[in-house]
Amino acid sequence: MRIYHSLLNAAKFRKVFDFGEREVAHWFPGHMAKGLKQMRDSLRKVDCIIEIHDARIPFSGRNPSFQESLDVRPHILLLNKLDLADTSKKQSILKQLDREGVRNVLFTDCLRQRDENVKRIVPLVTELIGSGSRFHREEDRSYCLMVVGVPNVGKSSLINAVRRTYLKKGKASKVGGEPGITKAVLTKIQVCERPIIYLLDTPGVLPPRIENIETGMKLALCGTILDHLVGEDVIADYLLFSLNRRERFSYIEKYNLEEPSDDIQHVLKCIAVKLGKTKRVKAITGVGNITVQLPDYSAAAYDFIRAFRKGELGKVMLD
Ligand SMILES: Nc1nc2c(ncn2[C@@H]2O[C@H](COP(=O)(O)OP(=O)(O)OP(=O)(O)O)[C@@H](O)[C@H]2O)c(=O)[nH]1
Repeated sequence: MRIYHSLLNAAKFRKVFDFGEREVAHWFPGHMAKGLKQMRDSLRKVDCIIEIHDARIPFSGRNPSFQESLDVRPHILLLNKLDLADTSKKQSILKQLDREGVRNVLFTDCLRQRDENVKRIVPLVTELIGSGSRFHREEDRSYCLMVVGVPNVGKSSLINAVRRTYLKKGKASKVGGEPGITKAVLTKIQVCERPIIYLLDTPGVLPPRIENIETGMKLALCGTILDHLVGEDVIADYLLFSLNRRERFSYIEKYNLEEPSDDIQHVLKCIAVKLGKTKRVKAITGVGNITVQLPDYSAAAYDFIRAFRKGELGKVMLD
């Protein structure tokens, strides 16, 4: 890996991101309020809540409603997509969460065939449920767990991973690359034989009030908000800002840049050239009409964001 001395000149990079006049209010689609209501209505049948969140943002963007209105049951927090997250400071993350009252935290990678932490879920759940009161469900030998989280964090993938681990069965829950795949009413899926455990898949629900624009942008970068609601151009710019701040410079070699840059237009141009993504545009000049090839900035922004989400730009911690 080349060392980029010039970039260590901190003055070269933005220290804060200019969000302009952006508003987060319209990023919360109406159907999410309905999803939350359905979850509250089903709580009677539930023994334990499994909340999944993105391991790249352990402290931001969790939906407070999950704690406020669903926290009458034992609660496990799974920080998923471990394969994409820089968790070198795992212990301090766990300590801070503990200070915030969040215990029972596991880091998972639901796409991995035999993820050790996915295996730990059932023993942990059994222990937590066994040590508390189950109220009117005391007679029922089977356990029902509700899987909650913001969109696209891997709720369906978790259900499939637990089924794979404990039942040796294939997919029961549809996985999608876009937020908002699970919109239907809560589906109950058996994931374990001994003890009999069912999981309730739920639609992803964003916080109704995203605390600030930066949190909104982190959620967008992790793919939990539909890209077009935020704008791919600004997501790409925030990505560049985040990579530079954390000195994650693999984009330089991947896209043949000379050196790091904080100028998104320049970076997108290099990406477009590298990927051969250009557009033919007619231009009217003094000597007549000509056709010129211009970089396709939208296609480049799309590729940049996808590369990040697939982990091709390295593991990061956005919080
Ligand atoms: N890299 C990585 N990707 C994952 C992991 N878990 C899930 N994904 C991917 O994340 C995307 C969303 O996964 P889903 O399981 O559909 O997420 P969801 O939370 O059910 O989504 P909604 O139904 O929109 O709320 C898919 O492209 C999955 O392949 C993981 O541990 N690591």
